Amino acid sequence: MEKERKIAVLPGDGVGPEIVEEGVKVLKQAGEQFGYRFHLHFGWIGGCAIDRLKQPLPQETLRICMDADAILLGAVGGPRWDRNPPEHRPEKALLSLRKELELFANLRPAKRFPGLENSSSLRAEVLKGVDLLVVRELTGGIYFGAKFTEETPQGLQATDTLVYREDEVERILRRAFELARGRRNRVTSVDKANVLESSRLWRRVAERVAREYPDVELEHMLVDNCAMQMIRRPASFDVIVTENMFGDILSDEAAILTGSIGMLPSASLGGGNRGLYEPVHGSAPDIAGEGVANPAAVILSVAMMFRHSFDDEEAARAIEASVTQVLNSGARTMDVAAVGDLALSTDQFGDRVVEELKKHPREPRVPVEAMM
Ligand SMILES: NC(=O)c1ccc[n+]([C@@H]2O[C@H](COP(=O)([O-])OP(=O)(O)OC[C@H]3O[C@@H](n4cnc5c(N)ncnc54)[C@H](O)[C@@H]3O)[C@@H](O)[C@H]2O)c1
Ligand SMILES: CC(C)[C@H](C(=O)O)[C@@H](O)C(=O)O
Ligand SMILES: [Mg+2]
Repeated sequence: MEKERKIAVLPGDGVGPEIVEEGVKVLKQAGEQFGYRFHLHFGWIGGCAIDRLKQPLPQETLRICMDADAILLGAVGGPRWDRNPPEHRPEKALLSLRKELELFANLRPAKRFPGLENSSSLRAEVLKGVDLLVVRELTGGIYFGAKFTEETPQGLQATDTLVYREDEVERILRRAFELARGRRNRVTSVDKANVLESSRLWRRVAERVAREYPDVELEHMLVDNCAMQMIRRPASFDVIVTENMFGDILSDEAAILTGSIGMLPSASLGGGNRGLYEPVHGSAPDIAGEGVANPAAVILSVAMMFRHSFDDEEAARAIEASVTQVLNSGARTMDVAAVGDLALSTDQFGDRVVEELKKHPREPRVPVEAMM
């Protein structure tokens, strides 16, 4: 019997619509192969929603997201809206969506793909064996603390506050330890405990949670050192868990371990199965409309949707293997192509992934009667 799933699709701004189209192609193909009936509901978000409906996250968009089993998002933002007041910036939509749906755990895996050994600005030997997961706290910290600007006798003064409650730290740490159990049993908790009070709380909570996971090794690392070690010996990391802003910065850095930010997918999860799936990159205004953006990040985000929202590891792996095979064949977009290589366009890359995926038929299941 077909499994029915409602999916909110939010292409957004810049390269968002171009890459999401490829993600949807792959989603539909995987759905057909792995027995799903998808109901796709498209919505406006970000700058395009401001232009049409005067708000970055229209009520109708929030409604279809609340009603969905999973959300697929492209990207929001662009120079056109950069002078808007904070409540009317495209990015506000993303922050509100994460907060409204309580998607506190942001998973950002960075893995070395065979075939892309020479696409990074780092040496291939440094990148050998890289397979790490940044677990970023997504609904707290400096992003969501009180912020204001005020007049002082010396001029304007701006304030952002970084607040973490114990329970917020505990749930993200616990998620990181759980994820490490399915990987190489190592957690690096990244903070700035030599300076920040919130980081000292973070460290205490990490140590307490670690006692419940004696099979998982915990190390603490200061964020400045981590930024350096990540490019010095990236293969030594397994799970990196950290607060909201450190995670934002470290995950863009991790992108370079894969070769391009166009390779980095993400899943934002809360307590249940519903998740928001989006590339780590932004709207890439410098290449928007040219049909050259790498759609791999959004396609790999679709794989994460199967894994985390539909509990379907088989479909997730088939999509990931298809991306790997396309890259292995030498086909790639401009951002990871070697100088002189003929690069594929966004839609050509998506089509190649769909073709590969068709070669991964679902394993025939042994009927229950036949097993008895
Ligand atoms: N999740 C999101 O929606 C999200 C994430 C990050 C930034 N943003 C927004 O995007 C806008 C642009 O931000 P930025 O320029 O700092 O970051 P960006 O990630 O959009 O682009 C950084 C660089 O990476 C390249 N790049 C990004 N995605 C690519 C892809 N798929 N294929 C090939 N190259 C790719 C771009 O061309 C650019 O040179 C800003 O308004 C920012 O707020 C949105
Ligand atoms: C667009 C912006 C609000 C967002 C963030 O900082 O979380 C982006 O950089 C990301 O990494 O998803
Ligand atoms: Mg970011």
